[in-house]
Amino acid sequence: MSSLALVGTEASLAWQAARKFLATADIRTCPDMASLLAIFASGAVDFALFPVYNTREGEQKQQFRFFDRITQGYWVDNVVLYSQISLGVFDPSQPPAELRSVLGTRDALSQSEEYLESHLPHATVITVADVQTALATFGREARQSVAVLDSEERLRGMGLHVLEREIAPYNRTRFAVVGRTLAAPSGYDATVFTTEPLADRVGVLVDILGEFSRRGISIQDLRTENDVKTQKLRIYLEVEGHIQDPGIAAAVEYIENRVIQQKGAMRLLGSFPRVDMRTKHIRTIGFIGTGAMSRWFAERLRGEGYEVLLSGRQTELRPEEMIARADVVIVCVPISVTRATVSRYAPLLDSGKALILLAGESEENLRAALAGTRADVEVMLVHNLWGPRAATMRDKNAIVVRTAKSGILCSEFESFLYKHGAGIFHDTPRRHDLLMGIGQRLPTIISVALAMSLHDNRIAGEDIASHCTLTSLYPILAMARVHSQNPRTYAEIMATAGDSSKIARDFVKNLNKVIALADASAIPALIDQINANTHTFDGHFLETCMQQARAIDDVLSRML
Ligand SMILES: NC(=O)C1=CN([C@@H]2O[C@H](COP(=O)(O)OP(=O)(O)OC[C@H]3O[C@@H](n4cnc5c(N)ncnc54)[C@H](O)[C@@H]3O)[C@@H](O)[C@H]2O)C=CC1
Ligand SMILES: O=C(O)C(=O)Cc1ccc(O)cc1
Repeated sequence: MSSLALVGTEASLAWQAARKFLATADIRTCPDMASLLAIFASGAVDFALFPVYNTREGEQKQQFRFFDRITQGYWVDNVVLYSQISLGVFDPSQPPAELRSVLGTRDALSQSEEYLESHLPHATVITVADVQTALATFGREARQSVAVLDSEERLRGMGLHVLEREIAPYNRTRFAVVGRTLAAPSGYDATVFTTEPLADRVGVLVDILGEFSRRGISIQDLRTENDVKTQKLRIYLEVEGHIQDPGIAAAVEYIENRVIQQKGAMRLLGSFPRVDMRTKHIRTIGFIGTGAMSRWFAERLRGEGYEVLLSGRQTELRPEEMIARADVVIVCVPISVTRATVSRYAPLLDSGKALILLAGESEENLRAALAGTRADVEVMLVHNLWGPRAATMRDKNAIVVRTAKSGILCSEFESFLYKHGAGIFHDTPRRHDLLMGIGQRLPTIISVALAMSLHDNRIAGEDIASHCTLTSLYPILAMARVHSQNPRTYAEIMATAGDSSKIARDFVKNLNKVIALADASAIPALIDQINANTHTFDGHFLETCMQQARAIDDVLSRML
Protein backbone atom coordinates (compact mmCIF):
# COMPACT_ATOMS: atom_id res chain seq x y z
CA MET A 1 0.00 0.00 0.00
CA SER A 2 1.34 3.47 -0.86
CA SER A 3 1.75 5.94 1.95
CA LEU A 4 1.10 9.67 1.78
CA ALA A 5 1.82 12.49 4.21
CA LEU A 6 -0.26 15.63 4.62
CA VAL A 7 -1.07 18.36 7.11
CA GLY A 8 -4.65 18.21 8.36
CA THR A 9 -7.27 16.20 10.13
CA GLU A 10 -9.60 13.64 8.62
CA ALA A 11 -12.13 16.44 8.11
CA SER A 12 -9.69 18.60 6.15
CA LEU A 13 -9.69 19.38 2.45
CA ALA A 14 -6.14 17.99 2.23
CA TRP A 15 -7.45 14.63 3.42
CA GLN A 16 -10.19 14.67 0.76
CA ALA A 17 -7.57 15.56 -1.84
CA ALA A 18 -5.41 12.63 -0.74
CA ARG A 19 -8.35 10.25 -1.07
CA LYS A 20 -9.07 11.62 -4.53
CA PHE A 21 -5.45 11.11 -5.58
CA LEU A 22 -5.22 7.59 -4.19
CA ALA A 23 -8.27 6.13 -2.49
CA THR A 24 -6.30 3.36 -0.83
CA ALA A 25 -3.37 5.47 0.43
CA ASP A 26 -2.11 4.94 3.96
CA ILE A 27 -2.39 8.55 5.15
CA ARG A 28 0.06 9.97 7.72
CA THR A 29 -0.95 13.27 9.16
CA CYS A 30 1.70 15.82 10.14
CA PRO A 31 1.30 18.81 12.48
CA ASP A 32 2.93 21.30 10.09
CA MET A 33 4.73 21.72 6.77
CA ALA A 34 8.20 21.40 8.28
CA SER A 35 7.45 17.92 9.59
CA LEU A 36 5.67 16.99 6.34
CA LEU A 37 8.76 17.89 4.33
CA ALA A 38 11.02 16.13 6.82
CA ILE A 39 9.05 12.89 6.72
CA PHE A 40 9.06 12.92 2.91
CA ALA A 41 12.81 13.67 2.83
CA SER A 42 13.47 10.77 5.22
CA GLY A 43 11.92 8.36 2.71
CA ALA A 44 9.28 7.19 5.21
CA VAL A 45 6.39 7.96 2.84
CA ASP A 46 5.91 7.54 -0.91
CA PHE A 47 4.04 10.79 -1.46
CA ALA A 48 3.55 14.19 0.13
CA LEU A 49 0.52 16.39 -0.58
CA PHE A 50 0.16 20.09 0.20
CA PRO A 51 -1.75 23.13 -1.10
CA VAL A 52 0.01 25.38 -3.61
CA TYR A 53 -2.73 27.62 -4.92
CA ASN A 54 -6.18 28.84 -4.02
CA THR A 55 -8.43 30.81 -6.36
CA ARG A 56 -9.21 33.32 -3.59
CA GLU A 57 -5.86 33.53 -1.82
CA GLY A 58 -3.52 33.14 -4.79
CA GLU A 59 -0.28 31.23 -4.55
CA GLN A 60 1.10 29.63 -1.42
CA LYS A 61 3.77 32.16 -0.53
CA GLN A 62 6.12 29.56 0.95
CA GLN A 63 6.12 27.43 -2.19
CA PHE A 64 9.69 28.27 -3.20
CA ARG A 65 10.93 27.25 0.24
CA PHE A 66 8.90 24.02 0.26
CA PHE A 67 10.38 22.88 -3.00
CA ASP A 68 13.89 23.84 -1.94
CA ARG A 69 13.53 21.22 0.78
CA ILE A 70 12.39 18.52 -1.63
CA THR A 71 15.77 17.64 -3.05
CA GLN A 72 14.86 14.11 -4.03
CA GLY A 73 11.52 13.64 -5.67
CA TYR A 74 9.28 15.27 -8.22
CA TRP A 75 5.97 17.05 -8.39
CA VAL A 76 3.99 14.24 -10.03
CA ASP A 77 0.32 15.17 -9.88
CA ASN A 78 -2.27 17.68 -8.69
CA VAL A 79 -5.67 17.56 -7.13
CA VAL A 80 -8.06 20.48 -7.43
CA LEU A 81 -10.91 20.62 -4.95
CA TYR A 82 -13.77 22.99 -4.63
CA SER A 83 -14.63 23.98 -1.09
CA GLN A 84 -17.71 25.70 0.05
CA ILE A 85 -17.54 27.95 3.10
CA SER A 86 -20.67 28.91 5.00
CA LEU A 87 -21.28 31.08 8.02
CA GLY A 88 -22.91 29.44 11.04
CA VAL A 89 -24.16 30.62 14.42
CA PHE A 90 -25.50 28.92 17.54
CA ASP A 91 -28.34 31.35 18.02
CA PRO A 92 -30.12 32.38 14.79
CA SER A 93 -32.15 35.03 16.66
CA GLN A 94 -28.96 36.97 17.37
CA PRO A 95 -28.71 39.96 14.96
CA PRO A 96 -25.58 39.53 12.75
CA ALA A 97 -24.39 43.03 13.75
CA GLU A 98 -24.01 41.78 17.34
CA LEU A 99 -21.69 38.92 16.48
CA ARG A 100 -18.46 39.86 18.23
CA SER A 101 -16.08 37.22 16.89
CA VAL A 102 -15.57 34.96 13.89
CA LEU A 103 -13.86 31.63 14.26
CA GLY A 104 -12.33 29.46 11.56
CA THR A 105 -9.20 27.78 10.29
CA ARG A 106 -6.51 30.02 8.83
CA ASP A 107 -7.42 28.92 5.30
CA ALA A 108 -11.17 29.43 5.72
CA LEU A 109 -10.65 32.88 7.20
CA SER A 110 -8.28 34.08 4.55
CA GLN A 111 -10.48 32.69 1.75
CA SER A 112 -13.43 34.59 3.24
CA GLU A 113 -11.57 37.86 3.69
CA GLU A 114 -13.69 39.75 1.16
CA TYR A 115 -16.91 38.70 2.90
CA LEU A 116 -15.63 39.43 6.40
CA GLU A 117 -14.45 42.90 5.41
CA SER A 118 -17.83 43.85 4.00
CA HIS A 119 -20.17 41.98 6.38
CA LEU A 120 -18.42 41.63 9.74
CA PRO A 121 -15.77 44.36 9.75
CA HIS A 122 -15.80 44.79 13.54
CA ALA A 123 -15.69 41.16 14.55
CA THR A 124 -12.56 39.78 16.17
CA VAL A 125 -11.06 37.04 14.02
CA ILE A 126 -10.02 33.89 15.86
CA THR A 127 -7.76 31.49 13.96
CA VAL A 128 -7.90 27.89 15.13
CA ALA A 129 -6.33 24.63 13.98
CA ASP A 130 -9.56 22.67 14.34
CA VAL A 131 -12.96 24.28 14.67
CA GLN A 132 -14.64 21.49 16.61
CA THR A 133 -11.87 21.23 19.22
CA ALA A 134 -11.85 25.00 19.69
CA LEU A 135 -15.64 25.27 20.08
CA ALA A 136 -15.57 22.66 22.82
CA THR A 137 -13.74 25.18 25.00
CA PHE A 138 -16.41 27.88 24.50
CA GLY A 139 -18.97 28.38 27.26
CA ARG A 140 -22.70 28.91 26.59
CA GLU A 141 -22.37 32.68 26.81
CA ALA A 142 -19.39 32.92 24.44
CA ARG A 143 -21.14 30.74 21.89
CA GLN A 144 -24.02 33.22 21.57
CA SER A 145 -21.86 35.90 20.00
CA VAL A 146 -19.54 33.84 17.82
CA ALA A 147 -19.90 33.15 14.11
CA VAL A 148 -18.16 30.10 12.66
CA LEU A 149 -16.78 29.51 9.17
CA ASP A 150 -16.85 25.97 7.85
CA SER A 151 -18.61 23.74 5.35
CA GLU A 152 -22.36 23.67 5.65
CA GLU A 153 -22.27 19.98 6.51
CA ARG A 154 -19.76 20.43 9.32
CA LEU A 155 -21.59 23.45 10.74
CA ARG A 156 -24.82 21.46 10.97
CA GLY A 157 -22.91 18.50 12.36
CA MET A 158 -21.70 20.71 15.23
CA GLY A 159 -25.23 21.92 15.91
CA LEU A 160 -24.94 25.37 14.33
CA HIS A 161 -27.51 27.14 12.18
CA VAL A 162 -26.34 28.17 8.74
CA LEU A 163 -26.79 31.92 8.47
CA GLU A 164 -25.35 32.28 4.98
CA ARG A 165 -24.24 29.74 2.42
CA GLU A 166 -21.26 29.92 0.09
CA ILE A 167 -19.74 33.18 1.35
CA ALA A 168 -16.58 32.70 -0.74
CA PRO A 169 -17.74 31.58 -4.19
CA TYR A 170 -15.38 30.03 -6.79
CA ASN A 171 -13.21 28.78 -3.95
CA ARG A 172 -10.92 26.10 -5.34
CA THR A 173 -7.64 24.83 -3.96
CA ARG A 174 -4.89 23.14 -5.92
CA PHE A 175 -2.82 20.57 -4.07
CA ALA A 176 0.56 19.37 -5.31
CA VAL A 177 1.44 15.70 -5.00
CA VAL A 178 5.15 15.02 -4.70
CA GLY A 179 6.46 11.52 -5.37
CA ARG A 180 9.74 9.71 -5.80
CA THR A 181 9.97 9.31 -9.59
CA LEU A 182 9.20 11.57 -12.53
CA ALA A 183 5.67 11.03 -13.89
CA ALA A 184 5.50 9.48 -17.37
CA PRO A 185 4.01 11.61 -20.19
CA SER A 186 0.21 11.48 -20.35
CA GLY A 187 -0.16 13.41 -23.62
CA TYR A 188 -1.58 16.47 -21.83
CA ASP A 189 1.09 17.62 -19.44
CA ALA A 190 2.69 20.60 -17.83
CA THR A 191 6.20 21.02 -16.49
CA VAL A 192 7.36 23.22 -13.63
CA PHE A 193 10.73 24.76 -12.97
CA THR A 194 12.28 27.09 -10.48
CA THR A 195 15.54 28.87 -11.00
CA GLU A 196 18.38 29.43 -8.62
CA PRO A 197 18.71 33.08 -7.49
CA LEU A 198 19.79 34.80 -10.72
CA ALA A 199 22.73 37.17 -11.11
CA ASP A 200 21.70 40.57 -12.49
CA ARG A 201 21.60 40.51 -16.26
CA VAL A 202 19.76 42.75 -18.70
CA GLY A 203 16.66 41.07 -20.09
CA VAL A 204 17.14 37.74 -18.30
CA LEU A 205 13.44 37.26 -17.59
CA VAL A 206 12.36 38.21 -21.10
CA ASP A 207 15.04 35.98 -22.63
CA ILE A 208 14.02 32.97 -20.53
CA LEU A 209 10.37 33.37 -21.45
CA GLY A 210 11.26 34.09 -25.09
CA GLU A 211 12.94 30.69 -25.46
CA PHE A 212 9.66 29.00 -24.65
CA SER A 213 7.45 31.18 -26.83
CA ARG A 214 9.90 30.94 -29.74
CA ARG A 215 9.31 27.19 -29.67
CA GLY A 216 5.54 27.59 -29.45
CA ILE A 217 5.47 26.40 -25.81
CA SER A 218 2.74 28.12 -23.86
CA ILE A 219 3.57 29.47 -20.41
CA GLN A 220 0.77 28.76 -17.96
CA ASP A 221 2.13 30.42 -14.88
CA LEU A 222 5.00 32.66 -13.89
CA ARG A 223 5.98 33.84 -10.45
CA THR A 224 8.98 35.67 -9.27
CA GLU A 225 10.42 36.05 -5.82
CA ASN A 226 13.42 37.80 -4.43
CA ASP A 227 15.63 35.43 -2.51
CA VAL A 228 15.33 36.51 1.13
CA LYS A 229 19.06 36.71 1.83
CA THR A 230 20.57 37.94 -1.43
CA GLN A 231 17.49 39.69 -2.88
CA LYS A 232 18.31 38.09 -6.21
CA LEU A 233 15.46 37.18 -8.52
CA ARG A 234 14.08 33.67 -8.59
CA ILE A 235 11.55 32.47 -11.13
CA TYR A 236 8.87 29.82 -10.96
CA LEU A 237 7.58 28.71 -14.36
CA GLU A 238 4.84 26.34 -15.40
CA VAL A 239 4.82 25.52 -19.09
CA GLU A 240 2.68 23.27 -21.26
CA GLY A 241 4.22 19.94 -22.23
CA HIS A 242 6.34 17.22 -20.63
CA ILE A 243 10.04 17.52 -19.84
CA GLN A 244 10.59 14.65 -22.27
CA ASP A 245 9.16 16.72 -25.16
CA PRO A 246 12.08 17.71 -27.36
CA GLY A 247 10.98 21.37 -27.47
CA ILE A 248 11.04 21.78 -23.69
CA ALA A 249 14.31 19.95 -23.25
CA ALA A 250 15.87 22.14 -25.97
CA ALA A 251 14.55 25.34 -24.38
CA VAL A 252 16.01 24.39 -20.98
CA GLU A 253 19.35 23.52 -22.50
CA TYR A 254 19.49 26.81 -24.38
CA ILE A 255 18.45 28.84 -21.32
CA GLU A 256 21.06 27.24 -19.08
CA ASN A 257 23.89 27.47 -21.63
CA ARG A 258 23.17 30.74 -23.37
CA VAL A 259 20.84 32.86 -21.28
CA ILE A 260 21.67 32.22 -17.62
CA GLN A 261 25.00 30.57 -18.54
CA GLN A 262 25.00 28.27 -15.56
CA LYS A 263 24.43 24.50 -15.68
CA GLY A 264 21.65 23.35 -13.39
CA ALA A 265 20.24 26.88 -13.02
CA MET A 266 16.80 25.66 -14.10
CA ARG A 267 15.64 23.19 -11.51
CA LEU A 268 13.02 20.74 -12.77
CA LEU A 269 10.33 20.30 -10.12
CA GLY A 270 8.37 17.82 -12.20
CA SER A 271 5.97 17.07 -15.04
CA PHE A 272 2.36 16.06 -14.51
CA PRO A 273 -1.04 15.97 -16.22
CA ARG A 274 -1.99 19.58 -16.91
CA VAL A 275 -4.23 21.35 -14.41
CA ASP A 276 -6.87 23.68 -15.72
CA MET A 277 -7.85 26.13 -12.99
CA ARG A 278 -9.76 28.11 -15.63
CA THR A 279 -13.31 27.01 -16.12
CA LYS A 280 -13.78 25.08 -19.34
CA HIS A 281 -17.25 24.58 -20.72
CA ILE A 282 -16.39 22.38 -23.67
CA ARG A 283 -15.45 18.75 -23.14
CA THR A 284 -16.02 17.16 -26.52
CA ILE A 285 -15.63 18.68 -29.98
CA GLY A 286 -16.85 16.80 -33.04
CA PHE A 287 -16.09 17.43 -36.70
CA ILE A 288 -18.20 16.77 -39.75
CA GLY A 289 -15.58 16.34 -42.48
CA THR A 290 -12.35 14.43 -42.07
CA GLY A 291 -10.26 16.46 -44.51
CA ALA A 292 -6.95 18.26 -44.10
CA MET A 293 -8.30 21.21 -42.10
CA SER A 294 -10.37 19.04 -39.74
CA ARG A 295 -7.34 16.93 -38.95
CA TRP A 296 -5.16 20.02 -38.49
CA PHE A 297 -7.54 21.50 -35.92
CA ALA A 298 -8.26 18.14 -34.28
CA GLU A 299 -4.60 17.63 -33.43
CA ARG A 300 -4.31 21.04 -31.77
CA LEU A 301 -7.62 20.75 -29.93
CA ARG A 302 -6.55 17.38 -28.51
CA GLY A 303 -3.40 19.13 -27.30
CA GLU A 304 -5.72 21.39 -25.29
CA GLY A 305 -7.27 18.42 -23.55
CA TYR A 306 -10.52 18.27 -25.49
CA GLU A 307 -11.95 14.97 -26.60
CA VAL A 308 -12.14 15.24 -30.39
CA LEU A 309 -14.34 13.10 -32.64
CA LEU A 310 -14.03 13.01 -36.42
CA SER A 311 -16.96 11.96 -38.56
CA GLY A 312 -17.62 12.00 -42.28
CA ARG A 313 -19.12 10.14 -45.13
CA GLN A 314 -16.77 7.18 -44.75
CA THR A 315 -16.15 7.03 -41.02
CA GLU A 316 -17.52 4.32 -38.80
CA LEU A 317 -18.65 6.99 -36.34
CA ARG A 318 -21.70 8.47 -38.02
CA PRO A 319 -22.18 12.27 -37.84
CA GLU A 320 -25.54 11.69 -36.11
CA GLU A 321 -23.85 9.70 -33.37
CA MET A 322 -21.03 12.25 -33.07
CA ILE A 323 -23.55 15.12 -32.72
CA ALA A 324 -25.21 13.34 -29.82
CA ARG A 325 -21.86 13.11 -28.01
CA ALA A 326 -20.22 16.47 -28.77
CA ASP A 327 -20.69 19.82 -26.98
CA VAL A 328 -19.46 21.67 -30.05
CA VAL A 329 -20.02 20.48 -33.62
CA ILE A 330 -17.70 21.87 -36.30
CA VAL A 331 -18.69 21.65 -39.94
CA CYS A 332 -15.51 21.54 -42.03
CA VAL A 333 -16.35 20.36 -45.52
CA PRO A 334 -15.76 22.02 -48.93
CA ILE A 335 -17.42 25.43 -49.19
CA SER A 336 -19.76 24.28 -51.98
CA VAL A 337 -21.33 21.58 -49.79
CA THR A 338 -21.27 23.48 -46.48
CA ARG A 339 -24.78 24.85 -46.73
CA ALA A 340 -26.37 21.49 -47.55
CA THR A 341 -24.36 19.84 -44.75
CA VAL A 342 -25.42 22.51 -42.27
CA SER A 343 -29.10 22.21 -43.25
CA ARG A 344 -28.95 18.46 -42.86
CA TYR A 345 -27.26 18.26 -39.47
CA ALA A 346 -28.06 21.56 -37.67
CA PRO A 347 -31.50 20.40 -36.45
CA LEU A 348 -29.88 17.45 -34.66
CA LEU A 349 -27.98 19.59 -32.15
CA ASP A 350 -29.49 19.59 -28.66
CA SER A 351 -30.09 22.78 -26.70
CA GLY A 352 -27.02 24.25 -25.04
CA LYS A 353 -24.58 23.00 -27.70
CA ALA A 354 -22.75 24.97 -30.37
CA LEU A 355 -22.46 24.74 -34.14
CA ILE A 356 -19.30 26.29 -35.56
CA LEU A 357 -18.72 26.57 -39.29
CA LEU A 358 -15.13 26.49 -40.48
CA ALA A 359 -15.64 27.82 -43.96
CA GLY A 360 -14.59 30.48 -46.42
CA GLU A 361 -18.10 31.67 -47.20
CA SER A 362 -20.23 33.24 -44.54
CA GLU A 363 -23.58 34.79 -45.36
CA GLU A 364 -25.51 31.88 -46.86
CA ASN A 365 -23.95 29.31 -44.57
CA LEU A 366 -24.69 31.23 -41.39
CA ARG A 367 -28.23 31.87 -42.55
CA ALA A 368 -28.72 28.12 -42.94
CA ALA A 369 -27.14 27.48 -39.53
CA LEU A 370 -29.26 30.08 -37.75
CA ALA A 371 -32.43 28.83 -39.41
CA GLY A 372 -31.68 25.15 -38.84
CA THR A 373 -30.67 25.17 -35.16
CA ARG A 374 -32.85 25.26 -32.04
CA ALA A 375 -33.22 28.62 -30.33
CA ASP A 376 -30.56 27.96 -27.68
CA VAL A 377 -27.91 26.39 -29.87
CA GLU A 378 -24.89 28.66 -30.34
CA VAL A 379 -23.80 29.52 -33.88
CA MET A 380 -20.56 31.07 -35.17
CA LEU A 381 -18.33 31.00 -38.24
CA VAL A 382 -14.54 30.91 -38.27
CA HIS A 383 -12.54 31.44 -41.41
CA ASN A 384 -8.90 30.63 -40.76
CA LEU A 385 -6.71 32.35 -43.31
CA TRP A 386 -4.09 29.62 -43.43
CA GLY A 387 -3.92 26.20 -44.95
CA PRO A 388 -3.22 22.78 -43.42
CA ARG A 389 0.50 23.05 -44.15
CA ALA A 390 0.96 25.86 -41.61
CA ALA A 391 2.97 24.77 -38.58
CA THR A 392 1.30 27.14 -36.09
CA MET A 393 -1.32 29.91 -35.89
CA ARG A 394 1.27 32.48 -34.88
CA ASP A 395 1.25 35.52 -37.17
CA LYS A 396 -1.78 34.20 -39.08
CA ASN A 397 -5.22 35.76 -39.11
CA ALA A 398 -8.62 34.27 -38.41
CA ILE A 399 -11.89 35.96 -39.30
CA VAL A 400 -14.52 35.29 -36.69
CA VAL A 401 -18.14 35.95 -37.57
CA ARG A 402 -20.17 35.88 -34.37
CA THR A 403 -23.96 35.84 -34.44
CA ALA A 404 -26.65 36.76 -31.95
CA LYS A 405 -26.53 33.09 -30.99
CA SER A 406 -22.79 32.95 -30.21
CA GLY A 407 -22.20 32.34 -26.51
CA ILE A 408 -19.67 30.93 -24.06
CA LEU A 409 -18.88 27.81 -26.07
CA CYS A 410 -18.08 29.94 -29.13
CA SER A 411 -15.98 32.24 -26.96
CA GLU A 412 -14.04 29.27 -25.66
CA PHE A 413 -13.25 28.20 -29.22
CA GLU A 414 -12.20 31.75 -30.03
CA SER A 415 -9.93 31.74 -26.97
CA PHE A 416 -8.28 28.62 -28.34
CA LEU A 417 -7.43 30.48 -31.59
CA TYR A 418 -6.19 33.46 -29.60
CA LYS A 419 -4.08 31.30 -27.31
CA HIS A 420 -2.30 29.74 -30.27
CA GLY A 421 -1.31 33.16 -31.58
CA ALA A 422 -3.88 33.84 -34.32
CA GLY A 423 -4.82 37.44 -35.00
CA ILE A 424 -8.59 37.62 -34.63
CA PHE A 425 -10.76 39.93 -36.69
CA HIS A 426 -14.50 40.17 -36.19
CA ASP A 427 -16.72 40.68 -39.23
CA THR A 428 -20.36 40.68 -40.14
CA PRO A 429 -21.27 37.86 -42.55
CA ARG A 430 -21.61 40.29 -45.44
CA ARG A 431 -18.42 42.15 -44.81
CA HIS A 432 -16.50 38.89 -44.54
CA ASP A 433 -17.71 37.79 -47.96
CA LEU A 434 -17.07 41.17 -49.57
CA LEU A 435 -13.55 41.38 -48.19
CA MET A 436 -12.83 37.80 -49.22
CA GLY A 437 -13.62 38.92 -52.76
CA ILE A 438 -10.49 41.07 -52.54
CA GLY A 439 -8.47 38.91 -50.17
CA GLN A 440 -9.07 35.59 -51.78
CA ARG A 441 -11.51 35.09 -54.64
CA LEU A 442 -10.28 37.71 -57.11
CA PRO A 443 -6.54 37.04 -56.61
CA THR A 444 -7.23 33.34 -57.18
CA ILE A 445 -9.25 34.05 -60.31
CA ILE A 446 -6.47 36.33 -61.57
CA SER A 447 -3.86 33.67 -60.81
CA VAL A 448 -5.72 31.06 -62.81
CA ALA A 449 -6.45 33.45 -65.70
CA LEU A 450 -2.81 34.55 -65.69
CA ALA A 451 -1.65 30.94 -66.00
CA MET A 452 -4.13 30.43 -68.86
CA SER A 453 -2.67 33.48 -70.62
CA LEU A 454 0.86 32.11 -70.26
CA HIS A 455 -0.30 28.92 -71.84
CA ASP A 456 -2.12 30.72 -74.67
CA ASN A 457 1.12 32.52 -75.49
CA ARG A 458 3.43 29.54 -74.96
CA ILE A 459 5.44 31.30 -72.25
CA ALA A 460 7.52 28.94 -70.10
CA GLY A 461 8.39 29.15 -66.41
CA GLU A 462 12.01 30.23 -66.90
CA ASP A 463 10.91 33.08 -69.17
CA ILE A 464 8.74 34.54 -66.43
CA ALA A 465 11.40 34.22 -63.73
CA SER A 466 13.93 36.08 -65.88
CA HIS A 467 11.52 38.83 -66.85
CA CYS A 468 9.84 39.60 -63.50
CA THR A 469 10.01 43.07 -62.06
CA LEU A 470 9.72 43.73 -58.34
CA THR A 471 6.09 44.67 -58.87
CA SER A 472 5.14 41.64 -60.91
CA LEU A 473 6.88 39.11 -58.68
CA TYR A 474 4.09 38.92 -56.12
CA PRO A 475 1.22 38.12 -58.50
CA ILE A 476 3.47 35.62 -60.25
CA LEU A 477 4.29 33.97 -56.92
CA ALA A 478 0.59 33.85 -56.04
CA MET A 479 -0.06 32.17 -59.37
CA ALA A 480 2.63 29.60 -58.71
CA ARG A 481 1.26 28.93 -55.21
CA VAL A 482 -2.31 28.45 -56.38
CA HIS A 483 -1.05 25.92 -58.89
CA SER A 484 1.06 23.97 -56.43
CA GLN A 485 -1.56 23.03 -53.83
CA ASN A 486 -4.88 21.22 -53.60
CA PRO A 487 -6.77 22.41 -56.72
CA ARG A 488 -10.11 21.72 -55.05
CA THR A 489 -9.36 24.34 -52.36
CA TYR A 490 -8.85 27.04 -54.98
CA ALA A 491 -11.75 25.90 -57.19
CA GLU A 492 -13.96 26.20 -54.11
CA ILE A 493 -12.59 29.67 -53.34
CA MET A 494 -13.33 30.89 -56.88
CA ALA A 495 -16.85 29.52 -56.69
CA THR A 496 -17.80 31.23 -53.38
CA ALA A 497 -21.17 32.97 -53.35
CA GLY A 498 -22.16 36.18 -51.61
CA ASP A 499 -20.77 39.66 -52.02
CA SER A 500 -17.38 38.39 -53.20
CA SER A 501 -18.89 38.00 -56.70
CA LYS A 502 -19.55 41.73 -56.80
CA ILE A 503 -15.79 42.30 -56.49
CA ALA A 504 -15.07 40.06 -59.49
CA ARG A 505 -17.79 41.76 -61.57
CA ASP A 506 -16.46 45.23 -60.71
CA PHE A 507 -12.97 44.05 -61.55
CA VAL A 508 -13.98 42.99 -65.05
CA LYS A 509 -15.68 46.35 -65.59
CA ASN A 510 -12.61 48.26 -64.37
CA LEU A 511 -10.19 46.03 -66.26
CA ASN A 512 -11.94 46.91 -69.50
CA LYS A 513 -11.84 50.62 -68.63
CA VAL A 514 -8.09 50.53 -67.93
CA ILE A 515 -7.37 48.52 -71.07
CA ALA A 516 -9.34 51.03 -73.14
CA LEU A 517 -7.35 53.95 -71.67
CA ALA A 518 -4.08 52.11 -72.17
CA ASP A 519 -4.91 51.10 -75.75
CA ALA A 520 -5.74 54.75 -76.47
CA SER A 521 -2.37 55.84 -74.96
CA ALA A 522 -4.33 58.12 -72.61
CA ILE A 523 -1.29 58.70 -70.36
CA PRO A 524 -2.68 61.73 -68.44
CA ALA A 525 -5.93 59.88 -67.75
CA LEU A 526 -4.00 56.80 -66.55
CA ILE A 527 -1.86 59.04 -64.29
CA ASP A 528 -5.01 60.64 -62.90
CA GLN A 529 -6.43 57.20 -62.24
CA ILE A 530 -3.31 56.04 -60.37
CA ASN A 531 -3.30 59.28 -58.36
CA ALA A 532 -6.97 58.83 -57.49
CA ASN A 533 -6.27 55.26 -56.33
CA THR A 534 -3.30 56.27 -54.20
CA HIS A 535 -5.50 57.67 -51.42
CA THR A 536 -6.40 54.13 -50.46
CA PHE A 537 -2.78 53.18 -49.82
CA ASP A 538 -1.27 55.27 -47.08
CA GLY A 539 2.08 54.57 -45.43
CA HIS A 540 0.52 52.44 -42.72
CA PHE A 541 -1.15 50.19 -45.28
CA LEU A 542 2.10 49.65 -47.17
CA GLU A 543 4.00 48.97 -43.96
CA THR A 544 1.47 46.35 -42.81
CA CYS A 545 1.52 44.65 -46.20
CA MET A 546 5.30 44.65 -46.33
CA GLN A 547 5.46 43.08 -42.90
CA GLN A 548 3.08 40.34 -43.99
CA ALA A 549 5.04 39.90 -47.22
CA ARG A 550 8.23 39.43 -45.24
CA ALA A 551 6.52 36.73 -43.17
CA ILE A 552 5.34 35.06 -46.39
CA ASP A 553 8.84 35.21 -47.85
CA ASP A 554 10.03 33.50 -44.72
CA VAL A 555 7.46 30.72 -45.06
CA LEU A 556 8.05 30.27 -48.78
CA SER A 557 11.81 30.19 -48.45
CA ARG A 558 11.59 27.60 -45.71
CA MET A 559 9.37 25.43 -47.94
CA LEU A 560 12.03 25.38 -50.69
N1 LIG B 1 -7.54 23.83 -47.19
C1 LIG B 1 -7.33 25.08 -46.83
O1 LIG B 1 -6.28 25.65 -47.14
C2 LIG B 1 -8.35 25.80 -46.03
C3 LIG B 1 -9.64 25.33 -45.88
N2 LIG B 1 -10.56 26.05 -45.16
C4 LIG B 1 -11.94 25.59 -45.07
O2 LIG B 1 -11.99 24.30 -44.52
C5 LIG B 1 -13.05 23.58 -45.07
C6 LIG B 1 -12.59 22.18 -45.41
O3 LIG B 1 -11.45 22.24 -46.20
P1 LIG B 1 -10.37 21.09 -46.24
O4 LIG B 1 -10.34 20.31 -45.00
O5 LIG B 1 -9.13 21.69 -46.74
O6 LIG B 1 -10.97 20.16 -47.39
P2 LIG B 1 -10.66 18.65 -47.75
O7 LIG B 1 -11.00 18.48 -49.19
O8 LIG B 1 -9.32 18.24 -47.28
O9 LIG B 1 -11.71 17.87 -46.86
C7 LIG B 1 -13.07 18.01 -47.04
C8 LIG B 1 -13.87 16.96 -46.30
O10 LIG B 1 -15.23 17.08 -46.63
C9 LIG B 1 -15.74 15.85 -47.07
N3 LIG B 1 -16.72 16.07 -48.13
C10 LIG B 1 -16.51 16.36 -49.44
N4 LIG B 1 -17.67 16.47 -50.10
C11 LIG B 1 -18.63 16.25 -49.20
C12 LIG B 1 -20.05 16.21 -49.29
N5 LIG B 1 -20.69 16.41 -50.44
N6 LIG B 1 -20.73 15.95 -48.16
C13 LIG B 1 -20.10 15.75 -47.00
N7 LIG B 1 -18.77 15.75 -46.88
C14 LIG B 1 -18.04 15.99 -47.95
C15 LIG B 1 -14.54 15.09 -47.58
O11 LIG B 1 -14.78 13.70 -47.53
C16 LIG B 1 -13.48 15.53 -46.61
O12 LIG B 1 -13.58 14.78 -45.42
C17 LIG B 1 -13.57 24.38 -46.27
O13 LIG B 1 -14.81 24.93 -45.99
C18 LIG B 1 -12.56 25.48 -46.44
O14 LIG B 1 -13.19 26.71 -46.75
C19 LIG B 1 -10.23 27.19 -44.54
C20 LIG B 1 -8.97 27.69 -44.64
C21 LIG B 1 -7.94 27.03 -45.36
O1 LIG C 1 -1.99 29.03 -48.03
C1 LIG C 1 -2.60 29.68 -48.90
O2 LIG C 1 -2.09 30.22 -49.86
C2 LIG C 1 -4.02 29.83 -48.75
O3 LIG C 1 -4.59 30.58 -49.47
C3 LIG C 1 -4.67 28.99 -47.69
C4 LIG C 1 -6.13 29.20 -47.60
C5 LIG C 1 -7.00 28.45 -48.36
C6 LIG C 1 -8.35 28.62 -48.21
C7 LIG C 1 -8.82 29.54 -47.33
O4 LIG C 1 -10.14 29.73 -47.20
C8 LIG C 1 -7.98 30.30 -46.56
C9 LIG C 1 -6.61 30.12 -46.71
